[in-house]
Amino acid sequence: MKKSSSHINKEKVVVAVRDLYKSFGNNHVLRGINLDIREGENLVVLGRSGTGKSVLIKIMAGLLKPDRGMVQVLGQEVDKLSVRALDALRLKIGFSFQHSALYDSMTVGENLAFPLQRNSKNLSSAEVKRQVERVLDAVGLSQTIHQLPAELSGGQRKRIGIARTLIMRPAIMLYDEPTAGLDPITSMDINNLINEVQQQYHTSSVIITHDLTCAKATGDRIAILLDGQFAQIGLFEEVVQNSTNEQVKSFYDYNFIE
Ligand SMILES: Nc1ncnc2c1ncn2[C@@H]1O[C@H](COP(=O)(O)OP(=O)(O)OP(=O)(O)O)[C@@H](O)[C@H]1O
Repeated sequence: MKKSSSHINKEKVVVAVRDLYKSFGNNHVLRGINLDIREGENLVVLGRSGTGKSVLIKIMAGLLKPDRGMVQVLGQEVDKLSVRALDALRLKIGFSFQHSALYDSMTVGENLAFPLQRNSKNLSSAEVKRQVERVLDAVGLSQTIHQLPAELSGGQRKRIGIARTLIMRPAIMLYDEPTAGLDPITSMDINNLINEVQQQYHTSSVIITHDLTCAKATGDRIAILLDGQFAQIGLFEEVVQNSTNEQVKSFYDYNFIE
């Protein structure tokens, strides 16, 4: 089903990237990246392994420093922020990393309460409980509140990881390969969850994936990262199904499209 784009505010840019460069020694990973993420949109980044997709979102979150160029997140230039201002900005950015582990010895409820208690010290325990229940309901796993992570399936752990991020009510979500390692049905559940998060929490998101089904289901726009630059950015139909860009077309020769 085609996604509605009514939730996107095209006038407002929440992440602006300009002429961004990043190398590691002789490995010139990002070579002039330009990108705008609009308020409320899900932007999918596709590209082969090692092209710098994770590096790009780490720079957005201030976890890596760029060599050159500008990254502005929610109106602030990430690179120029003090440690304290960067910490404050990071609270508005939710990461769902591929291997973001839950604490094994804590129950699901305790795992979810943890970031809230650490970052919002004035909350009463009743309020923490209420927010934990709300976010668990949002990811459809209310029944797991007293379970340990080891008792959950891979897909459920992924959902709880997303819930733990959502509990801080981020404005921006960064998903690094959200469906990696999941079977097709569980992947579809995660794709639906990403779209529900967008609708219910009004987040703007960057979704890094190799999974074209995920890209099609979640992406309002798709950006193709090739040789350190975005070769094309547009609708799935424009950049995946009907691209006229030879570089982009050769990228899909290696992929299977549903
Ligand atoms: N901290 C680092 N130090 C040195 N090299 C790094 C560092 N982080 C990333 N790289 C290199 O940058 C390149 C891009 O890595 P990145 O993880 O962004 O790729 P990716 O596109 O996300 O790949 P994948 O799809 O496999 O996850 C790789 O060659 C990687 O080895």
